[in-house]
Parts: sequence; structure tokens; C-alpha cells
Amino acid sequence: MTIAELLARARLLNRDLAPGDPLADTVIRPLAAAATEAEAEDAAGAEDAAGAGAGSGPEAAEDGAPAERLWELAKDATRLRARPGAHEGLIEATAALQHLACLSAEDADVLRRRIAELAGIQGALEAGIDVATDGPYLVTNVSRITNWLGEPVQTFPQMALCRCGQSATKPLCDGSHARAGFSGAKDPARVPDRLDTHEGVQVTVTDNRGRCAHSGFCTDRLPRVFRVDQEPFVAPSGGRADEIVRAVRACPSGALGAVIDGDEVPAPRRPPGIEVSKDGPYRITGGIPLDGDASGEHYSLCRCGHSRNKPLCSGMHYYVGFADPPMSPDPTLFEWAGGLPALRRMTHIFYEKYVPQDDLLGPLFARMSPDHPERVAAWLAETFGGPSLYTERYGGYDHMVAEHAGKALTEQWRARWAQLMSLAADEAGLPADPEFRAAFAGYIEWGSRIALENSQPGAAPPPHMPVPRWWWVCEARPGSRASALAPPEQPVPVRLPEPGEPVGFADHIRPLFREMDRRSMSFAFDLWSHEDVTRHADAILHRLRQGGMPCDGAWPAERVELFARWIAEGAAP
Ligand code: HEM
Repeated sequence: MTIAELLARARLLNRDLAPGDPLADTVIRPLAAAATEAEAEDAAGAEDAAGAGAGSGPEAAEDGAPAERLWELAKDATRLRARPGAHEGLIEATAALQHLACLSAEDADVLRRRIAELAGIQGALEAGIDVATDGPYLVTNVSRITNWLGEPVQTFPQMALCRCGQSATKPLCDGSHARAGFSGAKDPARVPDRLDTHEGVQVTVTDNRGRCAHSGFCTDRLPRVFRVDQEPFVAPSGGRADEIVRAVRACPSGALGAVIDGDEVPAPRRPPGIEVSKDGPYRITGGIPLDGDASGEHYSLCRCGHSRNKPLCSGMHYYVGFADPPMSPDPTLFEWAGGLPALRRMTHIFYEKYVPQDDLLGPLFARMSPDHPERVAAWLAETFGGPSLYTERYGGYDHMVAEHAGKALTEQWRARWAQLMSLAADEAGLPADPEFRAAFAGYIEWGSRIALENSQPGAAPPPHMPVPRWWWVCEARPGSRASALAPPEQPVPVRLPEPGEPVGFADHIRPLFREMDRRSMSFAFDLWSHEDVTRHADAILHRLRQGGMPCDGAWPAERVELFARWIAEGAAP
């Protein structure tokens, strides 16, 4: 099998698959580039590759259903990719073929078997990330990718992750970089690499501004040491050694380092993984090699396509307004909190900083298991409406209850626990809005009082209960209230229909409802949905005529009549 043959088969398959050239951008384009290069490089392979790059190929039909041929093609591409020195175009195409072939699996069992078979074919390749020229990140044999909530993203042995920021199938590449003429070059005006050393009494902090991704973890959490708009940036005398070390180890770009007594503080040891952060870079952990080189235990890769220090993130996503799709209008507490990464940050700060230094709680947790912070984060994630992590990994409700049983906790312990958890939430940067903190504090109070009750001698907690699911307090969700600090809402641009023009929902009615109107009514229906407004049209009109809706002031008569006319004309979309 040669690249040229793969390309010819891909072209035939593309013709037989659903309309819309599904293989054109992600398979045929990179394979054609690889074939052209193979042709130029390999005199012996010249015959095979002849014409392939120029667009020709066997015209004979192939046997088998398209889905079956796609799967065979994916396996053959993987076999070729698994050979040493594979061309980046072949790797990119293999990633797309693996993805498409796995997508077409009939059920979860077939999907698992396919992934295992592909993993077997390319199993000898070293795990790593390669940066394609002006193209995606080619991620090989990395099985742990999570979204910003910490939920797993389906992985394949060979993946191509979007680097230009424009893919419609993020985090996967969809070939947009080629259409957009994306350049992976560094900006010559970028902040140059330079290792600055800031000596402190106990800890010396090293800092490479050229590598910083400006995630703000250090400046947000330890502003006395990592100072915004002050020189020098680092003042090691502003914090305790353990706080500084924790901040350095949490730096996602790897710009910061710490030295104690001449020895570099080791980086955390984490399994290889990629986090797709919200509106920001890929955060790599676990020392995954980059372009074959050791690039540190952790580093951040540009995801918006605008970094000045490509492939590393330079924080430009913030300035160019790079944004993932917005959170659902009805987020769970888990989503609003920032998902598992945020809850883990909080429990690690709680059990590794606040508890050990506390005279009451320190001794109580002295022998806790090393993964206790992870376990409590998993419990909170599940309770706040996230995935059932604690039930799946750690034994669910019964295990949690058994952990507290017989501990005879006192009210002093409980109160301190709740107080320090609130401090840890602040320090971990959990949202500080009144709605979230009311729900969060409500759960901490409720849960800690139940833990106290369950821990008393002779207590008999009900067995086999589900993990509780906590929710916003009294339906007070983010945005359900106009904040006193919010900028004034812009007046709604209303378009009245031209004479004789029919009234339509999208053009004339929906713009009449402001975001705050929509939020106020979201408990009952969606004022931006044609279907909902049509269903409740008469009741809405009644309220509008009465002047009771919106609650901050009645509509002018001409708007109310426009709404009435829309109903009378048949409530067109
Ligand atoms: C909302 C309140 C609370 C939650 C969600 C919570 C959560 C948990 C969870 C999930 C575990 C089991 C970890 C595992 O799987 O091994 C656990 C264990 C434990 N909890 Fe709590 N807890 C709460 C309140 C408290 C309070 C108020 C105290 C005492 C001040 C306390 C003390 C302990 C101790 C000592 C353990 C055993 C730790 C070990 O030795 O590994 N908990 N807690």
C-alpha cells in the first residue's frame, strides 16, 4: 500500500459517500500533499505516486458498502502511518479517517473494538504531539483528553486537533486552516525567551516571560508575590514558601519554576493528558513530548490561532476574543463553578493548604488518603450536577457515609471545615456571584451538618441512597436578577414591518423581548422561541395589554398592537 493508492481509494470513496465531499478537506487534501512530496522524494515510488498529486487515480469502482470501505481505508492508512518517518499529511488524513470510521460504528461495542484495533496497529509509536506545518496538532497515542469541565472527550489513537481556531468540529481539525491560509509562524515581535531569577529567603522563583500564557493563575491566587503591572513581576518575599511552590506548580504554561536550596522543585507528576480549556489554550500535562522533544511536564498550546509564540500560547486568545460556544442558558452548579478542574483546585487548596495548618482540622485529616482531594472533588462534581464520578470511581453514597461513620465529629470541627472551604473556594477562583455562593454555601452547610449527624456514635444513616443533586437556591440562577454593577442594557433595536409586509417572529417579534425578559420568564417558557411564544401567545398578549409584563414598565401601545397583529396573521416564524 502506498500513499498514492490510499489517495485514489479515498477519492473513489468520497464520490460514493453522502453528498458534500466529506473527505475532501480532511483526507484528500493532506493525502494529496503527502503523495506529491513522496513522489518528489522517492524515485523508487515515483511510479506509484505518478499523477496522484495532480488529481488522477483509478476510476474502477470498489466493492463493498461505503461504511465498510471507510473502515478498511482507516486501517490501511494507520498501517502506513505507523511506519517510521510518516509524512504529516498522511498523519493528518489518518486522524480524520480514524475519526470518521469510528463515528460510523453501529454501537458502543463496535466503537471500542475499532479503537482497540487501531491502537494495536500503531501501538509501537511513541505518545506525543507533533505540530504540522501551518496545520493541526497531530496527537498520537494520547488517550486522555478532557473538556474544560473535566469531562472526557472521545479519543482515537491518531488525532488532529484544531490549531487555527476556526474548525467547526473543535477540538478536532476540520481542514479550516488550509482554506483560511493559516500560518503557524512565530511573531518576530513576540516576548523573547529569557529566564529571570528572583531570589527569596527560602525560595528562588525562575520565570520565562516569553513562555507565559497569561492564564493569571499565579497573579489571581498569590498577588503579593506575582504582581500585575509592577516590576519586578515576582516578589518572593510576599508569600510563604509552600504557597509559592503551589502557585509555581499550578502554572499551566511552565513559565514559572522554583528552586529551594539549589535544587529545582520537581513538577507535579500527572498522567499524560490534554485539557481543552474554555476560550483558551490546550493545557498539556504529564510530559507529553512536543515535536519529539521533552517540553516539560506541562505546557500550553495555542488554540485560537493568534499566539505570537506558536505553537505555545501567548495569551492572545483573550485579546482576539476567542470564544467557545456559550454555556447553556440553564447551567448546572457544576458548569457554573468551572467543572472538575475548578473543584479540584479548590479541594487541593483546602486539604493541602488550609487543613494542615489548622490546629483543629490538621490532626483529624493527618492520615487521610493521598487522593482525598480528588475524591471530595468527584463527590462535589456529582452533587452539583456533573458526571457521576464519585459513584463510578469511589463507591458512591454508601462509601461516603462509611467514611464519616463513627468519627464523632464536633460542631467546632464542622464549623471550621465549612469556613475554610469558603476560603478555599475564593482562592481557587470559584465564581463569587451571589447566586452561586448562596447555592454553594447552602450545600456546604447542609452537607457538613449531615456529615456531623452521620458521624455520631449509634447514628444509622439510611443506606443505599442516591448521591444528592444540589441546585440553585429558590431558582435564583446567574442572570436571573439585574446586577447593580451591570452596565445599562442597550435599548432594543425594534424593526416595525413595512406597510403590507407580513409580521414575522424572527424579524419583528423576537427582538421585542430583551435578554432580561427572557431570563425572567425562563422558568415557564422561552421568549426567544417561536414555538413557545406561539403556544403562550394569548396569555402573553393579555399580560402586555394589562401592562403587567414586562415588570419594569409596560410596552408602548404600538408594540402591543404589533404583537396582536402577529397573532391575528397566524403567528408566522
Ligand atoms: C458537605 C460536607 C462534606 C462533604 C461533601 C464531605 C465529603 C467527604 C467524602 C466524599 C469523603 C470520602 C472520601 C473517600 O472516598 O475516601 C469524606 C471523608 C471524610 N470526611 Fe468529609 N465531607 C463533608 C464534611 C465533613 C466534615 C464537616 C468533616 C469534619 C470536620 C469531615 C471529615 C471527614 C473525614 C475525617 C473523612 C475521612 C478522611 C480519610 O481519612 O481519608 N467531612 N468526606
